[in-house]
Amino acid sequence: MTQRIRFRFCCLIRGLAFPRLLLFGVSCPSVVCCLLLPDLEGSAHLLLLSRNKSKHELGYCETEAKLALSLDFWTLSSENLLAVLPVDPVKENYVRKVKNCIFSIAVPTPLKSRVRLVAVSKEVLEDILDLDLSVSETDDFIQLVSGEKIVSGSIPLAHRYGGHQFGIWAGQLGDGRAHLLGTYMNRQGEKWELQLKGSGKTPYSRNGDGRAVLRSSVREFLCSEAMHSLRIPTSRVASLVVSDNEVWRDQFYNGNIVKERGAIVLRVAKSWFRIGSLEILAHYGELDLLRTLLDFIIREHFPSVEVAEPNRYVDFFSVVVSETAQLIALWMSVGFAHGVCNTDNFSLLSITIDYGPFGFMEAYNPDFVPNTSDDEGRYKIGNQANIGIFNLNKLLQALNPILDPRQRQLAAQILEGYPVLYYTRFRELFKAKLGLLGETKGDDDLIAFLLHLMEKTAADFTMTFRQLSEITQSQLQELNIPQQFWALNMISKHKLFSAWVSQYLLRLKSNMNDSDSERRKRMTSPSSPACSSASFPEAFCS
Ligand SMILES: Nc1ncnc2c1ncn2[C@@H]1O[C@H](COP(=O)(O)OP(=O)(O)OP(=O)(O)O)[C@@H](O)[C@H]1O
Repeated sequence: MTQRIRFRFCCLIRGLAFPRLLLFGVSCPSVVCCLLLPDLEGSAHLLLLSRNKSKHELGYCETEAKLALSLDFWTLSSENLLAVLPVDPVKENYVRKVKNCIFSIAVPTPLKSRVRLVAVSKEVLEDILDLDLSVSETDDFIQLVSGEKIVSGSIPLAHRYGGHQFGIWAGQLGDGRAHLLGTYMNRQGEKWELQLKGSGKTPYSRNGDGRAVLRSSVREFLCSEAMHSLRIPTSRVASLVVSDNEVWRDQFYNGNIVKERGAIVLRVAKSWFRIGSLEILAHYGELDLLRTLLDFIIREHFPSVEVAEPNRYVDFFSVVVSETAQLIALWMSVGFAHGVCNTDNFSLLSITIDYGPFGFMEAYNPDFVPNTSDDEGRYKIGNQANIGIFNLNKLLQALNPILDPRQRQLAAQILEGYPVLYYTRFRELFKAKLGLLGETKGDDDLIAFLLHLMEKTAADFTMTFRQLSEITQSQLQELNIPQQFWALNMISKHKLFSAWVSQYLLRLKSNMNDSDSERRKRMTSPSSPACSSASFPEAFCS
């Protein structure tokens, strides 16, 4: 019998500072967070929310007022997607080139051997899916999240997309190990798309086995929940199950294939469409379908874009350019390197998706490459903003066939504005990390100077800013850095540190009516990117 214990995530997202996490007695290297603080209180959480108007159109939970206590009246809908977006007429599940559609119907291949729940996100269950945490202890739930149970209203789909991988057109990719179960509209009227990852082969599996292993699934679970808590737009993970199903992997890419255990995460996002979703349609000249998909995405997810407007695709592009710039600046503000910024991993909604070989930078190093197979460092952390332009340019190329010459020119000009958008947000975020208020001419220099010193001294990225929030101005003035501020001590070894401190103190003086405690409060408030230990969501591990 498994004894279930709920844990509260108490994570310091300091990259890989916590190298091991014990889950289920399983040792998982290289995770980004640690679990602490057992919380054995009851799980009675009620949400009193209004009944949803369009509950019959989309998935819904029939129980009034309370969170659902079982999956009996909890349904999904695939109808909103399938009513508009065409499906592959071939129904058999074999690997093939697929044309003229957005989805293929593909039923998950469930994990069968001793499936058990590893972790669930209480927040995702309760706040997004209207499910009481106790539901995760039911057999129905385990069956749902391991691909066994198809709830009413769900028609599992694999999405057809393409993409540029490492700068080169890779042709058809698609959901090779993911199944879109359907849309759930929660009681707050939000629509969320539920997807299993690791749930078996689809027509897009190419040479893959359709599976995911525990190690990478733990990373996806922890990092997406951590990113959400850092207030960075991201897909979320509801649950993680593991099994004794054997999955063979070359863990270190050295030809040594070892047996691992198959796992499945249940992920949720407002949408899973990517740049590659549009690229494949443009590449094969499926332009009517390109318009159909774009109109659908605009109607569903871009409220600021008027779908009847002739310039809507340019307006759409403008939003994606701006949001992508914001997202990458946010990544940089917490030292996050995605690792595989291919166009098929860049969401059209500019949320972080596909947690593969990501990493959090420890010592500040713009050349930090978390992906060991990225030999040339294409996706090094310092290159992410440039890759943003590359990917947006590929998006523009996909849109070009349906734009007139004037619109093309307009869209190209919008893309030219990307660096300014990016640097504006970057400056804003790093100013917040330094506790600066208002705007002065030298702010860029102050930030760049500090980053230069950090690079030269290999100072810890997160802790330098954290310790700057904790040290007083008079300690800085006297260059009296207490021993416990180890990151600042490292950086203080640089001969130009005192020059930077003088500039910083002068700049802090322009913060009217500010004090050390006010500055600290600001720099460590959950909305500040300096605050890497914002309160983390609750989850439990069994
Ligand atoms: N084990 C596998 N079996 C089948 N297809 C796979 C497997 N691993 C990756 N793929 C496919 O290879 C392509 C690129 O993989 P990538 O790692 O970027 O995606 P992913 O992590 O599987 O999915 P996502 O981007 O949705 O998180 C995708 O089309 C993906 O579905």
